[in-house]
Amino acid sequence: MLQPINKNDYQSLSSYLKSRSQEISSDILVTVSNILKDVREQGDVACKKYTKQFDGIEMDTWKVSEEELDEAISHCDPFFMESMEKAKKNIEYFHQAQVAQSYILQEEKGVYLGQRVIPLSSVGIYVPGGRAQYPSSVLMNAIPAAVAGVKRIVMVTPPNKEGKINPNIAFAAKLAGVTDIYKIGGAQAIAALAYGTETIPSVDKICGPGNIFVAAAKKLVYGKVDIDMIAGPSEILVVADDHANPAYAAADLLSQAEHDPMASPILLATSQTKIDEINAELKVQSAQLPKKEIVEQSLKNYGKSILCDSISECIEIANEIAPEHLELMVEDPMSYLAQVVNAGSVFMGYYTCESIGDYFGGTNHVLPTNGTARFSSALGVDSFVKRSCFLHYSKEALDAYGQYIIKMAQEENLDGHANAVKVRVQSWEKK
Ligand SMILES: NC(=O)c1ccc[n+]([C@@H]2O[C@H](COP(=O)([O-])OP(=O)(O)OC[C@H]3O[C@@H](n4cnc5c(N)ncnc54)[C@H](O)[C@@H]3O)[C@@H](O)[C@H]2O)c1
Ligand SMILES: N[C@H](CO)Cc1c[nH]c[nH+]1
Ligand SMILES: [Zn+2]
Repeated sequence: MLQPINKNDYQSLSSYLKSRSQEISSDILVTVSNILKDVREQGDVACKKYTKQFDGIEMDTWKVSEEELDEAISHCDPFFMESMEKAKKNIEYFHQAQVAQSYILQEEKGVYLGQRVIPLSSVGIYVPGGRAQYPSSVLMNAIPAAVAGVKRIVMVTPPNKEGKINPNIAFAAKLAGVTDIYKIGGAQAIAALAYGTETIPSVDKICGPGNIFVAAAKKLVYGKVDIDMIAGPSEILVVADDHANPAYAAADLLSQAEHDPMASPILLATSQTKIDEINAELKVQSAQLPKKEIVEQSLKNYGKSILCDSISECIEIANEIAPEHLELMVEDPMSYLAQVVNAGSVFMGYYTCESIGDYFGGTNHVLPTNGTARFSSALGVDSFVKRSCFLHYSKEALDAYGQYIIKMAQEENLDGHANAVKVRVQSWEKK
């Protein structure tokens, strides 16, 4: 059952949720710093040592060859492959609309200025190797990178016990346009991507979720390379009106609860009867799920319900919580969308379960968690480009505006700056 929270107490709820982010202990930071240092200094030798130590496997080479890739893919279920191909089309279609244009502004006196949008040269995608292996996440990371125009998309993933790659991950990588695959995991993989080794190339940005060692390594290499985010446990907030089907609402809350014992399923509704009906459904449906232990932990620790006076009030509270996923299970969801300002991704109406977005609809499932939707956005094409500005002044323009630049530089006591203008103007005046 979802623990009821008084609507006036939702602020304590939002700080409670924000505090779920993984605490990285100083012990882990020390362990990971040592791994990073070793890989930076010893390259492949250190990668080999740590793969033996943590994955229990002796690896001679990390790179997955074309033959190995095709062999792994030959084990995939054809209907899974067809589903992934259809999902790829939707994800590509959505992300193509995000492509930002370079621009140039042409002014008088030979002035022009503008901004170019340039893809990153190379990115690395970490794909976890434990029980939770998500080929859908390979699509969500690699497709926006490919749409942005990134030339080199490097994927790293831990080898399994036979030193092989998971077939579904292999297929997702090939489908999404990953250019290089290396079977290496943990902090050593992040170090290899950040610093490069004899066989693994360094990249400009590292994306993708992983365990606490991976998260700590990403934090520590940030600055040497860019990173996407440190993703927290999954969150879903369902706003249900009086017509919402309780079975649908419960199923959607459970769909995210099954990710993690720390996942947070939250329900906001305008009728106590609806909350009671959804709680009854949660009980029935959760008992039938294979991951019922995880689901029960998530419901017990983080499952909450709040009774509100109106849908607008539900949305006000949802904005305070800033959930990763927000479902508007209401009539005419479009009329409420503008009120939503803090949510990673919004799922509209009675039939749009969040799973559609996790796999197929086209929107990205790599989303801000722990309240960070207040200031950050889903992974997208923007995450894989940088912007570079340019400016041109003619002789005529410098003649006209140089005096202002000189004055501003002098007020900052930066005569060198002023001088760069003066030497030009004076040289013309002498002639
Ligand atoms: N947010 C998402 O979308 C999403 C998706 C999938 C997985 N996840 C998360 O990713 C994580 C996956 O974790 P995982 O462990 O299964 O796979 P992982 O690939 O993140 O980590 C496995 C690697 O950790 C290293 N390692 C293991 N024990 C170590 C130790 N004692 N010291 C140093 N390194 C060690 C090993 O080298 C191994 O290759 C989970 O926390 C899961 O919740 C999140
Ligand atoms: N809902 C997850 C992000 O919170 C992403 C995912 C992958 N597969 C299924 N779901
Ligand atoms: Zn999910």
